[in-house]
Amino acid sequence: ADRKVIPGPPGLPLIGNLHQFDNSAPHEYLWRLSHKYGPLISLKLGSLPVVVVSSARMAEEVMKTHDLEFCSRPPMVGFRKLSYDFSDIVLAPYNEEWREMRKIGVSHLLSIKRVQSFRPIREDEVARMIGKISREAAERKVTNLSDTIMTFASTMICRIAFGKRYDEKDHQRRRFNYLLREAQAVFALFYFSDFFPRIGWLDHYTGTFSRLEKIFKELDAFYEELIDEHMDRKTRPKSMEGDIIDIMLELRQGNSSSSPVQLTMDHIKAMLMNVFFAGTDTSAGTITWAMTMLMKNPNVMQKAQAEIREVIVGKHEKKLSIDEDDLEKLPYVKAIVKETLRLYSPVPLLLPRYTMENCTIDGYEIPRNTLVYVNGWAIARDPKYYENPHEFFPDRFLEGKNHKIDITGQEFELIPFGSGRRICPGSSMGLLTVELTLANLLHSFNWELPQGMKKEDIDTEGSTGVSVLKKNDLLLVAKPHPKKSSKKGIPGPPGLPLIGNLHQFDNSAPHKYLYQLSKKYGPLLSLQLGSLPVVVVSSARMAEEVMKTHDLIFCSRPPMVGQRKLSYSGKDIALAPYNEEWREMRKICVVHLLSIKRVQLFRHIRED
Ligand code: HEM
Repeated sequence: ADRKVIPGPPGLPLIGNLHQFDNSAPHEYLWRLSHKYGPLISLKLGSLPVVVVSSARMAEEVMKTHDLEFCSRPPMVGFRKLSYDFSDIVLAPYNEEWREMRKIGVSHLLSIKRVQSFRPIREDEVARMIGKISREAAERKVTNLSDTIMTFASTMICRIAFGKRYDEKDHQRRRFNYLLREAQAVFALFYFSDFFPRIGWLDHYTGTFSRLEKIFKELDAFYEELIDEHMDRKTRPKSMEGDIIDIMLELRQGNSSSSPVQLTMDHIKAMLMNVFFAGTDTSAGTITWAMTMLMKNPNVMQKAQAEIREVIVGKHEKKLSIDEDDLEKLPYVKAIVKETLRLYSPVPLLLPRYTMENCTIDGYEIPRNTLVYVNGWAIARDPKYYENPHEFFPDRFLEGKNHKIDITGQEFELIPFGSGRRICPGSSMGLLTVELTLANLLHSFNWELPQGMKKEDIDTEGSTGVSVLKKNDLLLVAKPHPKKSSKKGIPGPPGLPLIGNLHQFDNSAPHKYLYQLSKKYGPLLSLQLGSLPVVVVSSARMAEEVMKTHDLIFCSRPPMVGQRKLSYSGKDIALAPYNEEWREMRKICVVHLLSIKRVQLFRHIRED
């Protein structure tokens, strides 16, 4: 009888607080509300009751003490459609089917063993990304790091999920990107059915339902093609062995009639949807936020690079990249990732929970079928737990009062992966990806801002939607870091014994032939013409290296026999090697034969 009413802003009849709700950054809006109404707030969005949790203690009540009552998901129409009527893990309500799918996810798709089996894919994709940035750096191009990291993450997820590697220009890749973006937009649309079920029919007229239906059909066709290709075990490529579709198909075949849930194609498609949406933006977003904060905090960047370059590479002269075994030796890099997830979690409101029963926490009654947001973002900036909570200071996780805080969902002051029965099952895969990528970005390059930009100019505006990524692209200039063992073999086409590449050399238009080669091997490539080593330079930056920085080393001419003969044993300017005699001849030429005065003297000849 003494039940207290949960405080919250007063709303209007029928629409409740819907008109006040700030959708551009709801985590910040709800954080401000919590300053006024406390750590447990109630709202009404249309006819949907909503409770917002904004303190670690309340989060613990919801996700630990009363986890079972709070561990469902709200039955939103968009969720239902794209999850094949809740055949998935992320969006399905709490029931037996979900428990079965979650078990498959945890023990077959995201187990430690499975995550390890994808290690070569992660390391290969990181290496390719570093290679791509190196090429841009060689051409002194500005790197769009947001784009580069997103491409990396989605390429990796495609390989893990369905064993295909889409090139950047592949039309299937463009299709995949479009599907991902459009589905995300459709998830975030406003559906009357969710907030005003009685007038839900309006969704047929506003265009939202037809947009939902359209993307559903397109996604379905995409999944279907992929599954079909996997079904034909004779023709499918080897890269598909052990990917997510492969595992799911195997589990489906092994279904015994006694298992509580019979796996269908819908389950497989719903699982694919989860992996695409839960695995891409989260990891990519975290890496980009981390780089953003490091650019704004150069001292932190330097400290991290020192850790990587001295601790790891110092001991192994030959080490050109950081692999997953090295990560354990990089506590500062790990602290940076934690600090990034604290301030810029890619899912600041976690995923909505939904109550299955009436329940009471802290004397407040929360009715059945209430949507519950846990504002992880607000909790992680609570001055009660963190000194200078808005400051980016990774050291706080290495010493001082926060140093023991873990992100595995046990300590509620930092829950970027959630907690309880619904905790993120992909956290170890996500963390590995983020740490590996970040360590290699810091190891391989020194990072600078584009000309004219100061670190204060980098903004931290977030995108709108379920996942909050950096809205404006992060544009940086990469400077290759000279590695200790920098004597890399110069890339080039393989040749034959004795003749080398002589037989391949196209003498009719060598500049075009070498240009083609440079597209494959980069701006510095090596050839062997018989026993003569040849290096070809095809970028302005490399040209500057050769003709300016190292001009003195590179300024001789090759001693070819024909040239020697016709130049009277190198007594000329054009063909002579670099030596004192040549310098004298060159001086005569510059001062006496081709000086401005002399060129003027020949003017009447030219005009005549
Ligand atoms: C930095 C990377 C990631 C972050 C920050 C993150 C965060 C989260 C959060 C906050 C939740 C909701 C937890 C809750 O409701 O209590 C979640 C759920 C989930 N995540 Fe992640 N995640 C990440 C990466 C991944 C990856 C790589 C995968 C798999 C490919 C994944 C798969 C899932 C799934 C399947 C769920 C739904 C769990 C359920 O409802 O039972 N996540 N994630």
